[in-house]
Amino acid sequence: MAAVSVFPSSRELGPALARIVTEAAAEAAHGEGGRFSLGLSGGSLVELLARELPPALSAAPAAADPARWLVAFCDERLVPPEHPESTCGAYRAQLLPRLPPPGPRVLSVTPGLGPAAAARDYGEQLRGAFPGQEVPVFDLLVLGVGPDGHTCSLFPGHPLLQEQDEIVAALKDSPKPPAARVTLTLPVLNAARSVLVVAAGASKAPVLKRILEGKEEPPLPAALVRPRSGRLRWLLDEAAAAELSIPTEKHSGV
Ligand SMILES: O=C1O[C@H](COP(=O)(O)O)[C@@H](O)[C@H](O)[C@H]1O
Repeated sequence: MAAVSVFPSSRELGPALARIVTEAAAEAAHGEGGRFSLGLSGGSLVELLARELPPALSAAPAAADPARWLVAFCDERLVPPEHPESTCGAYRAQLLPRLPPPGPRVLSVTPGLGPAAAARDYGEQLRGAFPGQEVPVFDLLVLGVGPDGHTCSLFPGHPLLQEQDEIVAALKDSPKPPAARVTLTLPVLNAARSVLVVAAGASKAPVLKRILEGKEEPPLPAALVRPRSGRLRWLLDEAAAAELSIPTEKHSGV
């Protein structure tokens, strides 16, 4: 069963998330190659990470230096980078300038391509960044979850949930706008060394009960995230966790 940590609000959840990221970065720095590969989702996570990661880094050991990081995005909406819905654009505006220079190496979806070409190109970038790995093994993926149970751009009932061959897939029919997107596939999510799923707010409470306690068939997309490493942790605020009856780890603060 996944570990579920519950914080009073995102004021306490945010620093805990940032601390987990910096600790994972420092740990990876001692591993082979010294690189920390981090996959980031978009949506509400951008603001949370932009607020919490820079101060956490200033208190972190030198080994957590973002210059050692490879950052990629777990999904992307196919809009121009300056569009408010662009995940990469949001991170470039809100988080990346606040990291100590020179900052991480960032892989992003090439703007201006159609969905299939964008997915192919992004898949090639990832393969180049993870040489010798059939499926890229990220040190850490930070995922969000929507009120419908989607994670990345993997939506309930969508055929992409069956994708086993591609590491990045395209969709033109996302039920949540914008419709055209690319997303990491489940084989990549489940190959990661460690996965965090972050959810805050009362709008997520009903779906979290379904994901974490329901035995739904077919499972919702976020319930299909089961990394083979076994290192899966959910970080929730109390509002999001309000309907859960499984045991959770309660945190009062940082
Ligand atoms: O559309 C998306 O939604 C999910 C969840 O977003 P949130 O704002 O409810 O946290 C996000 O993780 C994903 O990256 C994004 O493209």
